[in-house]
Amino acid sequence: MFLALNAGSSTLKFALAALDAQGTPRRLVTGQMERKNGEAHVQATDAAGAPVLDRALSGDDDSRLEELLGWLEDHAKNGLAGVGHRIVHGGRAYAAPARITPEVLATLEQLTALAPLHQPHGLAPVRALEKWRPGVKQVACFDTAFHHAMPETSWRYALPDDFARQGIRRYGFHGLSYEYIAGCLRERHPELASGRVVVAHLGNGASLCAMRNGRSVDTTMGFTALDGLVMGTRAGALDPGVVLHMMQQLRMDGDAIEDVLYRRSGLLGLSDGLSSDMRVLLRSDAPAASRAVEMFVSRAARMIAAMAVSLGGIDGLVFTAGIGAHAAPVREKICAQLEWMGVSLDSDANNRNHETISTERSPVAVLRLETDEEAMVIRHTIDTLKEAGRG
Ligand SMILES: Nc1ncnc2c1ncn2[C@@H]1O[C@H](COP(=O)(O)OP(=O)(O)O)[C@@H](O)[C@H]1O
Ligand SMILES: CC(=O)OP(=O)(O)O
Ligand SMILES: [Mg+2]
Repeated sequence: MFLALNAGSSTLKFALAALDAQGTPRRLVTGQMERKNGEAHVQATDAAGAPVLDRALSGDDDSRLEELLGWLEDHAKNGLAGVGHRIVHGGRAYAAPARITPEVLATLEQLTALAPLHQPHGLAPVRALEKWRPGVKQVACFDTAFHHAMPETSWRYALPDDFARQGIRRYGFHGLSYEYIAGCLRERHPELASGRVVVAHLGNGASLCAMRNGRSVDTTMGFTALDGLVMGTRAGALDPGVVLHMMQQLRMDGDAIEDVLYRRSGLLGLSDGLSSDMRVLLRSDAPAASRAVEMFVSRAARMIAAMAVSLGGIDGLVFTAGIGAHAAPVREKICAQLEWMGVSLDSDANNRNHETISTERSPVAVLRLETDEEAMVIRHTIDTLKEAGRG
């Protein structure tokens, strides 16, 4: 049995899969734990979609994790052959999944400052499993890896070259999600898979990927997961002069600035502290809630157009992740701002959450796809352990 753990900024998603007689992974359990206002709730379903777990978890982060891992281990009937983790930042060192050793873990811990909302949550289960189940094989699957071969005009910042030599460059994130979507396009929309596609991963963290022939050629997140789109609690693209002003005039220290940029901005800041959750904002009639939604939409539309420039045109636009796959009004508003670019949305198909949501005459095909980062983690974990076994 293989376990995949995906620590996002607002969720911990997990999946258990076993290999069938053909050696294909079959999903047995899929679930997620949501952290909200210091509380955590976990839900999971079996292969048929029936609920197998639905409960609040108490205690601190460590005890919740212990309870969840204990439950997952009980369900992994033949034991855990491997555990794969979505690790958000792989830095310069990793362009492919890696078997976790003490040295790998130490390298990844050094990247914590570059992904404070993710790296600690991603690495906590690695350490916990090492302690409770020493010897269990663990694999790190990186969000940054998919973007590793972007052209220089996409990865380089216009800073003195010394900085690039130190690894200060655009890495990009949500790579496991983009890789999964690239696979879906190959299987279900081959005419788009070889074309110019912008994928909008709109979740609590949000980014875009300009994909040509299934490969990343540009993306909106950067050295960290702060750049680009407006997110749940992150501002996205911001004049760095604002950060200098915070330091020099407002006398804010590094921790205070990190707190504003990562935890208090984005939809939460724009809505005057109402919520970072798009579901809440769409239900609210407070002017600050609609301001937050409008800002989210406007930034996304502008950056989709920018990604289309990196591709020299656009054949397809794909919406995915929590907001992208489930918030029809957000997709509608974004598409309305892109009509000039050849995006023609079928409102009815959009409201019914169909897979193809553009009109038949739309020059740009618009799709809505559920992403599955855990499926990629399981696949990479199996492949990495197989390779390690051969080597
Ligand atoms: N039905 C929905 N309508 C609008 N937004 C939704 C809906 N379902 C989920 N979301 C949004 O998706 C976000 C979570 O996205 P997800 O991709 O799961 O998060 P993470 O970034 O933690 O991986 C929630 O914060 C919420 O804003
Ligand atoms: C990189 C990132 O922001 O991830 P998530 O959307 O899962 O929080
Ligand atoms: Mg996520």
